Amino acid sequence: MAPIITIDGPSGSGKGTIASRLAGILGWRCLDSGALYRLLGYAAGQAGISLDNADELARLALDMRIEFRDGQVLLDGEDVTLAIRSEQAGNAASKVAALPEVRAALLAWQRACAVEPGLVADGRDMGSVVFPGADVKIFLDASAEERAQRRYKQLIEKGLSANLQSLVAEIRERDDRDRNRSVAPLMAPEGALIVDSTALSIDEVLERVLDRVYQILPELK
Ligand SMILES: Nc1ncnc2c1ncn2[C@@H]1O[C@H](COP(=O)(O)OP(=O)(O)OP(=O)(O)O)[C@@H](O)[C@H]1O
Ligand SMILES: Nc1ccn([C@H]2C[C@H](O)[C@@H](COP(=O)(O)O)O2)c(=O)n1
Repeated sequence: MAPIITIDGPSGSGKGTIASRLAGILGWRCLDSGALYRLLGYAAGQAGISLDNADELARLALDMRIEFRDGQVLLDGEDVTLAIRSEQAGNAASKVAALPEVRAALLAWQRACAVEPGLVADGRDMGSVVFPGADVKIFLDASAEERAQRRYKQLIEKGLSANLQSLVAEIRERDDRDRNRSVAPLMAPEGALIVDSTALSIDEVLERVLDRVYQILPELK
């Protein structure tokens, strides 16, 4: 079995940033599991499927042809990298992700990503459900205000419009749905190192995560 590092946490806590930096350092594969739920929300919109139609969504999840290639995300050959990054796509993702049928349909695809020399997987249930036997588990957190501020900066830098107050409200709403759903809720998995990044730079977070990784897997140094 390939070694696995999981990074879970709420939206905007920095999971994706840390996961891809870490995967780059280790030369491992990186799984952005949130992108799968975003792709499904997007595909459902295109196909006119309601975001609470569990059976149709699960079927769609199994039919989607997904490719992650050089920083691009392709859905059935279409480049949807930007389209799936909007707050609207994030909210749609959070809704379809609350359906057990959808989560079950996406499980095998995620587990198949665990290949040599190793996998860094980020999401909400990586360490609790998808890879409960992971070698290293990290839970990243930050205040809702700080995460909204980061998201605001990210959107403005992309030339998109954004409202900070609405972002705080949307982040709180999404946290609430992700933490309180009945299946695979967002939580710190047992044994995870919890890092609150509210007042830490990306490099400081990475340093803490790397310390933990090298402590558990010294052969990677
Ligand atoms: N410690 C940090 N300090 C400042 N900015 C950060 C920090 N960590 C991440 N960021 C910035 O915050 C934004 C969101 O980070 P990122 O996309 O990695 O979060 P995420 O947890 O993967 O979010 P999502 O779950 O919504 O995909 C990015 O612009 C990133 O550069
Ligand atoms: N393992 C995962 C990953 C993501 N989700 C859901 C919950 C999020 O609100 C949404 C979008 O994720 P993001 O791209 O913001 O990380 O997808 C989940 O339930 N489980």
